[in-house]
Amino acid sequence: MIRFSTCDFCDLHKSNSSGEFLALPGVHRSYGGRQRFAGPIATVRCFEDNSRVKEAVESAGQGRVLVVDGGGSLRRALLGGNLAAAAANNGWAGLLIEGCVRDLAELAQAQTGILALGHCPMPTERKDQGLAGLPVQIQGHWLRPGDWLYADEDGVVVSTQALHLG
Ligand SMILES: O=C([O-])CC(=O)C(=O)O
Repeated sequence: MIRFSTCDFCDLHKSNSSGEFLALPGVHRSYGGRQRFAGPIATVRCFEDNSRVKEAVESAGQGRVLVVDGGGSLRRALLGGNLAAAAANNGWAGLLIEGCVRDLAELAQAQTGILALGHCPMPTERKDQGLAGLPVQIQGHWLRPGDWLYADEDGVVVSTQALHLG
């Protein structure tokens, strides 16, 4: 169990306008078996094609959080039950998807964090499109590979440095 509070982090950093600490607006819904997760960020940029997401979750997560800039599309699900199970099995702490997901009952069983804008039963058609490892823009904020993301019931904060837990 990871013990931290995004609200406590924000209390500590509320005067920090350096751009090194930010809170995302709470527009993402939690679909995964874990509401609370944290780790260094890995990134994917794609649009209605989850080829790069599949590659990522089928590789070793090493406690990282996969942030997927799906362009906000709610027409095609970038993650479903199989990919969520792969993410959990491969050691991904969680995913934050600027896009949508499907197989909600299976996602709720997956022992990983899953935040997404919404859900839709329609899968993507994989055409090997999308990019990994680049900065991504989520809700108007740039998130970069190696930044740290912390998610709990109150929301999501991102910091260029690891934050102290407790
Ligand atoms: O494979 C996909 O595109 C998404 C999905 O349904 C799964 O992960 O089970």
